[in-house]
Amino acid sequence: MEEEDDCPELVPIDPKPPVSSVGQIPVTIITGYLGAGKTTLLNYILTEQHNKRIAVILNEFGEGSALEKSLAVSQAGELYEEWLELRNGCLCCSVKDNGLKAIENLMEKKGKFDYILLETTGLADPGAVASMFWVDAELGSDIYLDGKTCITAHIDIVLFIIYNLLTFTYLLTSVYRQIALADLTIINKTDLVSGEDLDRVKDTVRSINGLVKIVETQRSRHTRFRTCLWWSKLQNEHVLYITILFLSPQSILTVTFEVPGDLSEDALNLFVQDLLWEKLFLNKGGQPMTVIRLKGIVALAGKDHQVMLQGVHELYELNETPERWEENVRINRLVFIGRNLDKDVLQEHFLARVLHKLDN
Ligand SMILES: Nc1nc2c(ncn2[C@@H]2O[C@H](COP(=O)(O)OP(=O)(O)OP(=O)(O)O)[C@@H](O)[C@H]2O)c(=O)[nH]1
Ligand SMILES: [Zn+2]
Repeated sequence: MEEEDDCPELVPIDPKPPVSSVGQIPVTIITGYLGAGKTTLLNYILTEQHNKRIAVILNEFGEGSALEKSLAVSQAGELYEEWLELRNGCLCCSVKDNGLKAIENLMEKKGKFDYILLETTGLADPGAVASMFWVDAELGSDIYLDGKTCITAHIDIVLFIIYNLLTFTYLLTSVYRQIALADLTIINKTDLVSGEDLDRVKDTVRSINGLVKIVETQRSRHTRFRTCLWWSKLQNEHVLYITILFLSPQSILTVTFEVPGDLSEDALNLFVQDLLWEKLFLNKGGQPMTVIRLKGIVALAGKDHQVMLQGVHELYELNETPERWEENVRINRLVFIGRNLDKDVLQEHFLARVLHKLDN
């Protein structure tokens, strides 16, 4: 006998497919601050064996979205069926129409899906995104998604602790809102903190949302995520909150650029450390640039494979991906999200320091 909370392996509990008719597609909205581990979760779910057709929707933020999307794609290879982009600054207005149109189009082309996973930008208000699926049900569209929406809030435990020590910034406000609206809170990156800190974070989460389920994860992995049945269980219990407030990510900017050529690994490390740790780079107004999220695909000298660069606040990592570079097409692509960013200055430093070294 299976325990109530344990997801059975890949055998359906019910002889009927869990989702059959149009208008019954469960949606899981994945929220969480920049870099909390949302994409890691998507990749985990999509690479695990399951018999479900899953549509993945990214709701990206800022001008970097096309590039960010391609970074995520190259991470997961051909696993994703198709990409939809709900690109706009203000989620509260147009996302509703665009988003549903996009899903309708996708279903016309590809047939039905069993599940929809929607990764929101780390700065989104989940309520606004959820209302996109909710309001349409009332309007009776062809493919209304019937409000079985599950919201997860991902917590980057390290940032959570840091922000809790600081005064109540709007960043923390948006994290609190995500928790308040969530059905499930995933406390991720537990490898980076002590058990005491973890307990404190759990207490805080419970004080914000007494009903929320909490799981602790490393690399967003949990046996319960192995099959999508987990999600359908949650969806039945879900109470949907609607809000049309969008917390503006005021001064946060996205800067992206592409540079062909090979990089020296040492020089790249120094560049990233000066940027993230030392905050040595100033914008034209003399203010230090603060990067809160860094993503990139880079070509390191001597390596055939693409290397992924990922940074969240002061932590960063370089990981070789399974993807090989095509011959003569080694192009470094970088995305910086943060405050006081200046593209020209960043690119100049990058070109001068990281590429230059190889010419010696
Ligand atoms: N140490 C540690 N690092 C993790 C863990 N989970 C994810 N990361 C790292 O955190 C970084 C961000 O992970 P992503 O999954 O891209 O985060 P995200 O929430 O999708 O980020 P955005 O889409 O930019 O908001 C990557 O470098 C991951 O490898 C974890 O449990 N422990
Ligand atoms: Zn992501």
